[in-house]
Amino acid sequence: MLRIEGVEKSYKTGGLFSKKKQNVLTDISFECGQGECLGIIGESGSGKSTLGRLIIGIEEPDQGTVLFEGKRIRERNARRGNISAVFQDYTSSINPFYTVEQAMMEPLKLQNKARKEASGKIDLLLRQVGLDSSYRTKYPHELSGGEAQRVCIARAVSTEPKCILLDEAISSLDGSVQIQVLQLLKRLREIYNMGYIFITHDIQAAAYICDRVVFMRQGRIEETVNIAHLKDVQSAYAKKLLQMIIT
Ligand SMILES: Nc1ncnc2c1ncn2[C@@H]1O[C@H](COP(=O)(O)OP(=O)(O)OP(=O)(O)O)[C@@H](O)[C@H]1O
Repeated sequence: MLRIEGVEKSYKTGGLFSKKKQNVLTDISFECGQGECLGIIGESGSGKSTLGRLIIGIEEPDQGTVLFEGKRIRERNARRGNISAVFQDYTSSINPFYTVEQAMMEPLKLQNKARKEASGKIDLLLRQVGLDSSYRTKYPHELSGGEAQRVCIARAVSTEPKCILLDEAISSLDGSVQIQVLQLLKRLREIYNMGYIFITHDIQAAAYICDRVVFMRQGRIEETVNIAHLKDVQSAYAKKLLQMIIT
């Protein structure tokens, strides 16, 4: 479904006229199959979010390609309706002047759904994320963090994409709410048969939801492992991250 080939990315550092560059991603290649949940794990600054932005096509790699079902993800028709995203900061993900209904209507309108059909779908999606239809008229500031993130997830699912990028999507939530949202994501994946790219620094959350994980360190892939073999990781870096949860 998703193929990343030889991706490199650097950013300018040191001001407008500086020629200095910082390499953020180096020689990144991997695939994510249809319906697979692939975790991307690494310490802060290892390039996870940069890779996420390249995967959803909002930034372009300096070198290499990001292909979604064989098409370059930067082409609008490759990504429209096929890939959506949920970010850590749910407070700024929803327009503060929009009700939940208006926020959820946006992607459905882009798919040219008739109003009545879209309205029925919003009720169904809210139910599927554990919220009732009374939430339709609420504004973001009237929602708890967990509720707001559920709305963001419902909106991401609404176009029935083949893949959702979740970038630290549970990191800002309280422990017990994190577990509820992880359970919700698992359930939705079964209903809609979607793939997830699950970016996190939380190896426990990744172990709960992912089929495979990619360990990233300083912009490079250190190791990729099936979740069933997580305890058999080879690299010192992956062992160190695992050790942190064991202790
Ligand atoms: N738009 C940008 N311009 C310049 N430098 C950037 C930009 N985006 C990211 N970087 C740099 O790239 C490096 C990787 O950042 P990135 O946010 O991808 O890491 P991360 O693994 O997601 O970190 P965290 O877990 O803290 O979010 C950092 O050193 C960051 O300062």
